[in-house]
Amino acid sequence: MNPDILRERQNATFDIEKLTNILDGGAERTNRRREIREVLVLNDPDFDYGTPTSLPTMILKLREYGISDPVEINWYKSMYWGTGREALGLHYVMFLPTLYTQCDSEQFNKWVPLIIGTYAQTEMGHGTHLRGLETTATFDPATQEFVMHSPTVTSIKWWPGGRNPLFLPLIFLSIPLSASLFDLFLSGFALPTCSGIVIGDIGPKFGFDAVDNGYLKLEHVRIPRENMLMKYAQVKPDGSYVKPLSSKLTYGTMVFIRSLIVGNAGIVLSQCCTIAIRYSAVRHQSEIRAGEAEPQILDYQTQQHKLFPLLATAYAFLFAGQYMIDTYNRISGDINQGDLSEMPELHALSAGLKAFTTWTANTGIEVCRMSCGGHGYSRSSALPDIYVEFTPSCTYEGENTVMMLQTARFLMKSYRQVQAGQQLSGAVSYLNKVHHRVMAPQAVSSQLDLNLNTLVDLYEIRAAMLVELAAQSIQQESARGKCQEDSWNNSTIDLVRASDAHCHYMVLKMFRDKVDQIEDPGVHSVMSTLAHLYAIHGMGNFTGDFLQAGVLTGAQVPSVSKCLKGLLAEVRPSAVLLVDAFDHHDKMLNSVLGRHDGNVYEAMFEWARSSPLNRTEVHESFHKHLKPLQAKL
Ligand SMILES: CCCCCCCC/C=C\CCCCCCCCCCC/C=C/C(=O)SCCNC(=O)CCNC(=O)[C@H](O)C(C)(C)COP(=O)(O)OP(=O)(O)OC[C@H]1O[C@@H](n2cnc3c(N)ncnc32)[C@H](O)[C@@H]1OP(=O)(O)O
Ligand SMILES: Cc1cc2nc3c(=O)[nH]c(=O)nc-3n(C[C@H](O)[C@H](O)[C@H](O)COP(=O)(O)OP(=O)(O)OC[C@H]3O[C@@H](n4cnc5c(N)ncnc54)[C@H](O)[C@@H]3O)c2cc1C
Repeated sequence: MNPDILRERQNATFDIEKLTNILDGGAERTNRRREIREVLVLNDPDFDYGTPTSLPTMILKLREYGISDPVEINWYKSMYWGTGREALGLHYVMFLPTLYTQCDSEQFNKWVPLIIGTYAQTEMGHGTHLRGLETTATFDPATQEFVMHSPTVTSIKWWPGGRNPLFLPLIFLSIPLSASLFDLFLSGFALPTCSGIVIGDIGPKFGFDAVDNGYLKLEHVRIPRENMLMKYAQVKPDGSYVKPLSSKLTYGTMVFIRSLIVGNAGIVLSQCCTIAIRYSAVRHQSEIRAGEAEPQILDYQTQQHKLFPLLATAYAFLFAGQYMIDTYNRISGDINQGDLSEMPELHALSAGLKAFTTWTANTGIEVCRMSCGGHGYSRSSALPDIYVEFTPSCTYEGENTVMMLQTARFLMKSYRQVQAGQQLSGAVSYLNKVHHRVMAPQAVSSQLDLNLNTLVDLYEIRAAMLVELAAQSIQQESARGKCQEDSWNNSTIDLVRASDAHCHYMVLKMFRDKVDQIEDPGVHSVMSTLAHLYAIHGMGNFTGDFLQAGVLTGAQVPSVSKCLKGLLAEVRPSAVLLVDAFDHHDKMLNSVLGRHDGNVYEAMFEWARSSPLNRTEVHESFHKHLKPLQAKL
């Protein structure tokens, strides 16, 4: 083991295993995750790590081991495929969940055990604006069939992932059967028997290469009436239409995935922090004091400023992910019982946190990569591949700006309810105080009150202020004679800023609540330090907001930076131990820089030597192209 890494792991001030248990949701979950990883994957003789041929093996293994819990499916898949996506990802996270949530019982029993499929909603002309989808579904009572058709080039289904060219069970959305309603259809197209179907691949992408994203053009293709997923809405044999309780129930799978993406952003950021911080502990470069040995780059304050706030953010997002999926499970359970009362709040929370966490993690991955210098640009680090695989999460499952505006819609509605004298509950209850809060500057003292509860309050006031400013912008636009839609559009910068601040407050609040639950003194102490770092770092980034909200004075601004520097120094001794607690296996990280043993240089040389370009002393291209050319010169 590298001596630097060894030294970093001495004198731990907290129990790493206990922190790993907290991240997993308990010791039992840690044990089960490791059992799946060590026994069911790594020690399985059939396991040929991540090669394409192993996809069928993975499916059969999941069935053989009886792994059906969504999170356990993800544990198994993550170990099997490492940090990359794989061809069946969409089947597990979109196709199956849609069948689980949108099929009636007869359809569920008929289809769920049997098929692998994709989710074809987006069209070439519309991904965001679902009410603009053009694919038609026309019911023919004479044959009890729907006629599916792509009337325009822009209606061609575009992007469905995992578009298996041989057999194409897919779920797709078509234009409304009645006022703004969408319906899901499951259509098992076996190509040789179905004319009128044109499918293909949409071509090379920025990444996401393990997933074959395709296109689908339908020319008056007929499918049985029974293929419409009928849990919430039905078309009867006589063609009559039974409306769902809410037209938004059809959007349920997207809400599910957005809820998963929040925790996934934390996982991906934790992977990158593991790589960058372990590497920074073994990389020596330049000098701090002339004549002395080159220091670990982790001892440079700028390196700590790059990485430690991201480390705190990774923990924050992992805890936010736990809260999000718990909230999703609770509210979706109520929805299943017919209680839709919290569906708007679930939508607003999942949409906003999905955008907030993916935007932040996306930037953070690049910071981690660049903090590793040239070796961060090498594929051996895994960081370029992680970035390329993660960055579309800012676009898919709801483009982030649009998602933030959906949250803003909920915030504006809530603000208006407060103005009308209503008492709010839930995540927006802080708006009840928006008119009564004394926004006067805090105590004149130039010292910041570092109590975590106080910091949460400051973020709450900042969010409330920005919600009010956005609402006032809309009111001012209306007062200038703009229609409601133009008043909204002319305020969307403020609206996104308000949603971002709302999500930032929510994430810090979740972090604080999680820290409050931690009983072990050592773990509580180090997590409290990270939560403070997360809050203070945000105050440094958005100082203007806190000044404008009157919760920070000009005299206190220098202490924000001073406090930040102190917290960076406080985290330094525990940095490697804090990434060890994420418990990412070397095989899954697949990173020379992030190895648990820190033996980076030896592994990097071996990695380079294994390149196909190094199979021969002289590359065949010399003999094939250069040597003949030299002979002519
Ligand atoms: C069960 C077994 C399964 C195993 C599962 C394994 C799980 C493994 C665990 C972890 C894995 C983690 C992996 C995570 C990463 C996954 C990556 C997967 C790859 C994904 C590949 C990409 C796929 C896609 O992109 S699919 C297509 C996605 N497309 C979209 O998201 C479209 C975005 N657009 C929209 O959603 C809508 O158009 C809209 C919301 C923007 C606007 O809708 P619209 O009808 O126009 O509504 P609007 O007029 O704006 O508002 C009217 C009112 O409706 C309310 N509302 C809107 N949406 C919702 C909703 N969803 N719910 C509730 N209410 C909603 C809105 O607020 C308005 O209300 P108001 O009161 O009038 O204000
Ligand atoms: C890797 C990847 C995999 C995908 N897999 C699938 C899949 O399996 N199945 C599937 O159905 N789809 C899939 N998609 C498609 C994805 O869901 C859409 O790309 C996404 O919903 C965004 O829609 P769009 O592409 O139409 O972008 P647009 O909505 O056209 O966005 C373009 C710009 O317009 C802006 N904009 C749009 N509307 C508004 C508004 N109301 N207010 C302000 N700004 C706005 C956006 O902010 C953005 O800046 C995938 C996409 C990617 C990248």
